[in-house]
Amino acid sequence: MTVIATESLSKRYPRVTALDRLTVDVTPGVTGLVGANGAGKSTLIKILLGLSPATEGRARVLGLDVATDGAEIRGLVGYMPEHDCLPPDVSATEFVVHMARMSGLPPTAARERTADTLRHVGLYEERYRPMGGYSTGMKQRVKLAQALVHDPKLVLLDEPTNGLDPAGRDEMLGLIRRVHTDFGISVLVTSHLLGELERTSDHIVVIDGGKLLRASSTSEFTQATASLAVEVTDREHDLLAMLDAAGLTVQASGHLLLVDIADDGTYDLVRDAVAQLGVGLARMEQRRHRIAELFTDETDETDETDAGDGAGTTPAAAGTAQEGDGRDAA
Ligand SMILES: Nc1ncnc2c1ncn2[C@@H]1O[C@H](COP(=O)(O)OP(=O)(O)OP(=O)(O)O)[C@@H](O)[C@H]1O
Repeated sequence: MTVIATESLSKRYPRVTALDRLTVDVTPGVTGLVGANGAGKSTLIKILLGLSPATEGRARVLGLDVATDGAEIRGLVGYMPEHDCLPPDVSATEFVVHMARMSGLPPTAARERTADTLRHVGLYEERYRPMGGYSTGMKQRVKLAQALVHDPKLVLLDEPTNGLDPAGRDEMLGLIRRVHTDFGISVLVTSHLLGELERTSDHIVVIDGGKLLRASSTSEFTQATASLAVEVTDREHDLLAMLDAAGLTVQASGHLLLVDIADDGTYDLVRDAVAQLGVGLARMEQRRHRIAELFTDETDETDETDAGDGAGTTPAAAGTAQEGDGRDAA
C-alpha cells in the first residue's frame, strides 16, 4: 500500500526546474525527505496538497489524484508549512480552534481536539497567551498541532526543526515519531539534515535538483552511507589486499583505509585482519558520509584524501567521528 505515489512528476518554472521527472512511492510510517535548500522539497509538498499544478506527470495521495481531488486530499492530510505564519496577537488555542473549524469540525469537537493536540505537543498554560511572545520551539509546536487537529491520515511537515536548538530539535523529532506510533498517522517530514531524519524515519527519500537520488528503508540507507576509517601503524597495503580478498569494499585514502560497512561482521573482519598482520591499530571509527557527498559523485573521496595528512582532526569526519576527535583534543 502506498500513501503517496508520484510518476514522472515535473515542475518547471521559467528559469528553474524544481522537480524533474520524480517517480517515488511512499509507504505508511515516517518517511524523511532529504535535500539541500532548493532541492524541490516544498514544491513537492505543494503539488501533493493540490495547491500547485505539476507541469508534467502524475501524483496520488491516499489514492486520490492531486490534479483533481485537491480539496478532498487537504481534508485528509495535515500540513505544517516551513515559514513562520502565525498571527502574533492570537493565542494558540484560538488559532488551532480556527484551523479545526476551517477543516470542517463542529465547534465543540474543534475545541476538544484543540485541547488534545496542544497537550500532545506540550503546550499547556501558554496556550492562552498571544503567539507573538512564543519562542521558535513553541511556534513550531503550534504549527504541528494545527496540522494534527482534524485527525488526518497523513501529515506533511516542511522543515519542522528549522530554527531550533539541539534540545528543541530532539523534542520535535520525538513528537514527530509519536505522531505515528501513538496515532498511526503517516508522516512525510523534510529536512536538509540527513542525520536527524535517520533517527526519526522508517524510510528515506533523497532528492537533489528536483531529481530522485535515492529511496530506501533507513537501515539500508545507513549501511550504504557508512564507512569505517581504519588506520594501522604499518602494512596498510597488505591490509587492503586482505580485506579486499575477504569481500569488503576498501579504498585507500592517504594513510587511511575506508571500508564500506556491509554489516556488523565488517568490524570483526577488520579486527581479525589487523591481528593476523600483527600491526598496531591506530584508529578505527565509523564515518557517516555527509549529505553533500551523496549529492556529488559517491566515489569522489577528495575530502578524505585531504584528511590523510591532517591526522585525527578531519573536517570531513563530520558527524559520527566527532566524538573521536574530541577525545584526541582532550
Ligand atoms: N514560485 C516559484 N517561482 C519560481 N521558482 C520557484 C518558485 N518556487 C520555488 N522555486 C524554485 O524551485 C526550486 C525548488 O524550490 P523549493 O522551495 O521546492 O526547494 P526546497 O527543497 O523546499 O528548499 P527550501 O528548503 O530552501 O525551500 C528552487 O530553485 C526555487 O528557487
